[in-house]
Amino acid sequence: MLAQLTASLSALKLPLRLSLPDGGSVDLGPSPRVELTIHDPALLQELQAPRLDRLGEAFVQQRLDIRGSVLEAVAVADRLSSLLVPEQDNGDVLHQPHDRRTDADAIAYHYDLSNAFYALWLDPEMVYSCAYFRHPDDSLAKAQVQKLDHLCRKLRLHSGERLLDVGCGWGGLARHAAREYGVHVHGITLSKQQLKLASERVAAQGLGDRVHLELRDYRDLAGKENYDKIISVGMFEHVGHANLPEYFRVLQNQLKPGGLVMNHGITAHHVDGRPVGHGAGAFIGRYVFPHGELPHLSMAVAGLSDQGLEVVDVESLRMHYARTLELWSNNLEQKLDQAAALVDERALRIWRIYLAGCAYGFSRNWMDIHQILAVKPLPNGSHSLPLTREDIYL
Ligand SMILES: C[S@@+](CC[C@H](N)C(=O)[O-])C[C@H]1O[C@@H](n2cnc3c(N)ncnc32)[C@H](O)[C@@H]1O
Repeated sequence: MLAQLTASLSALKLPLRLSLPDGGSVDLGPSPRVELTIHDPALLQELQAPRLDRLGEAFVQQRLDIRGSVLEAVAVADRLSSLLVPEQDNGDVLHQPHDRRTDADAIAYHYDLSNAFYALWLDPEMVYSCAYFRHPDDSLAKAQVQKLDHLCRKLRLHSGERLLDVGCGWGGLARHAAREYGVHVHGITLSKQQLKLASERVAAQGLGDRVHLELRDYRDLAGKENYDKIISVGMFEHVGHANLPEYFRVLQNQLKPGGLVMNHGITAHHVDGRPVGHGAGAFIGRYVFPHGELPHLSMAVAGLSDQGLEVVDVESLRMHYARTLELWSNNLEQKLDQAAALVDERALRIWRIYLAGCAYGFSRNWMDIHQILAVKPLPNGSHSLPLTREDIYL
């Protein structure tokens, strides 16, 4: 079987060396840049029809090791998979129920991993969402500040306004908006670890009178029309298809008439959400973001519109997210020893594959990311947005 397998794989001419359990190795192309060391002989069988989730899982389970760039390893694995496994139409996509308990557990699994670990590879403000590169060689830190400004400017924040930040993470946007735009921010997260560090940073920067962060589910926001502006960044991927109407209802209910809401989030490639990427999404669902679900852009636009919110601007930042993830992945790869002291081997392997895999996935258009700006028109149908977008770029 081995001879047959290596013969068929060699025909693919990939820059890949396979190191085999018997100590031998086989190059699948003239100058291999990536080496996969197979520890488990059973994996050889799977290599005949390699799916990315199975290969990723083998790496997590230490049945496989990677030498060389993880990003390049993902790219080579995808080439292998594309050549050997036809993309499957998995029929109906199953959507999971989302209740408060399930969501809180899913958020704790991902975000409570270790603040110090996230701080290793995120920017200094610990913004955990797509950055905005005005120039291709902008640093991550610069691009994240540019993203925060891009969002604040789209929201036309004015001093004294009340801003709700749904899914505030480590509070980067809340602090920036309060400091630079003079707004009062109410930020909510489900992650205890995020809240702890975010609150410490708010206090350290003397912003306690303008930034209030708390552990709260978006479904438990009380009252109505409390905010002039609402922002949700990288959060609606956790809501689940079944709860999207409720999520958009909460946003519209909390927004004052004439107010603006910005939804910045990852969106699915296909309208019907069927998988792309040879199992990559299954890996993310199993190991990285349990209960995460990507809606298509059209669902987000429909959900906002159904609530009477008028969509006024949509921008794709797909290539920005490919770059952001590449920089996150590079940062982590350069600090593996420090990371290993902060999280266990399994988590480190998961996060390595996830960051590199998502960088690759965005570059390949497996998913997109959209900033959607909507207004809640006044009762007479008007609003006070400028006629053009020029003010955003002044
Ligand atoms: C990818 S992080 C983005 C954090 C932040 N907006 C940023 O850009 O850095 C997603 C955030 O959504 C929050 N979140 C997810 N589900 C939530 C829910 N049901 N209610 C409130 N926050 C939630 C998480 O706790 C986390 O803070």
